[in-house]
Amino acid sequence: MAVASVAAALLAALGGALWLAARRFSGPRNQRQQGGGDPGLMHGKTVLITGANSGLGRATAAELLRLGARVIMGCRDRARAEEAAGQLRQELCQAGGAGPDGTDGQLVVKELDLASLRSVRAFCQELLQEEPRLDVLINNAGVFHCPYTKTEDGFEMQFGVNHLGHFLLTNLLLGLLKSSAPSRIVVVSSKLYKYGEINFEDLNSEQSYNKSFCYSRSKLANILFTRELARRLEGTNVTVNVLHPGIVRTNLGRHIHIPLLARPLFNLVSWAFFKTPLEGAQTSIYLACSPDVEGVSGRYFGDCKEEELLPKAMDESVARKLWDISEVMVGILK
Ligand SMILES: NC(=O)c1ccc[n+]([C@@H]2O[C@H](COP(=O)([O-])OP(=O)(O)OC[C@H]3O[C@@H](n4cnc5c(N)ncnc54)[C@H](OP(=O)(O)O)[C@@H]3O)[C@@H](O)[C@H]2O)c1
Repeated sequence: MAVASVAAALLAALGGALWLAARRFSGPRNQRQQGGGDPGLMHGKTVLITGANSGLGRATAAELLRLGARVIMGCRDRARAEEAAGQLRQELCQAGGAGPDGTDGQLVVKELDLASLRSVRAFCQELLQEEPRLDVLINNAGVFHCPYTKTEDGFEMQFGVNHLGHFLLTNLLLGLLKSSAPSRIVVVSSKLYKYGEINFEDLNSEQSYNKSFCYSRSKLANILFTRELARRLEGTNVTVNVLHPGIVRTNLGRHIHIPLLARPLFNLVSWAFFKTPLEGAQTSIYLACSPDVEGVSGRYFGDCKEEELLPKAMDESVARKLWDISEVMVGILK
């Protein structure tokens, strides 16, 4: 009896997933939504994307290249990044966006490990020497649900990469962004920020570590950082906005253990319900290049629309305190 009920429940779940999948894929799939635009829209603009070799970052890079931007991929693993860059160049050529050598210089790979402040500093030093302008910075890279590990500088990994690495990167590139203004900063957060709290007594999670909580906290930090930065950038013509991409089929869940037997069902559900990377990247692309958001700053977006934040993500005193503490943690001298 129990076996029959479980089998019936599984069949119902399977049927539901298939029905939804059929509905989902009967519509236009992977289509470019509001974030899309005419090839040439980003011509002459330089965009830096962190974590551009995979998932949302890769899809964002592909679309911005198609729109004519010069894209700098900031990636921690050169081999993985070069492989992705090779595919992106090929896709662009096949799409007619460039001749066989037309992507030379339009797509640049640079090593950037956000888990190492030394790497962030070296990356910025090189970029500032080589690049005369930076029109868009997309803080996209992220880690999720990893076991307790520390960055090279001794910070809890999720907070260290998702927040502190990008905090230092952005601060070191602000001068270039200001001199290239109007320019934009786009921060990729997550709806899971709702479950995070900023506990200033234990930012490094030495006392207790919970993978989900620490991810959520790092994503709440992304939002508080965005809002405080927007306040500091008033009048500079550099804007900064933050987004959640929805649930997207990427490599982000690599640390989550799914039992072997449950994998087919998980794959089916993710295929049916999760966004594709291109769909998930739409809001990043929109915030990077749409004229609709010219001059808009300090806002939170999902599906290319502004969304409301919980009060904890709008607390100015917490945002200022987090900024001050982050400056000390990454060693920025005032
Ligand atoms: N997928 C979702 O459902 C979802 C939902 C909400 C928010 N997000 C956010 O979306 C962003 C992109 O994630 P994704 O879903 O596209 O996942 P992904 O496919 O795993 O991409 C993450 C990227 O970040 C890079 N990265 C990780 N650690 C790094 C480090 N120390 N230094 C430099 N780069 C590093 C990864 O490089 P390697 O390839 O070398 O590991 C990869 O390129 C993340 O900020 C994530 O929190 C995703």
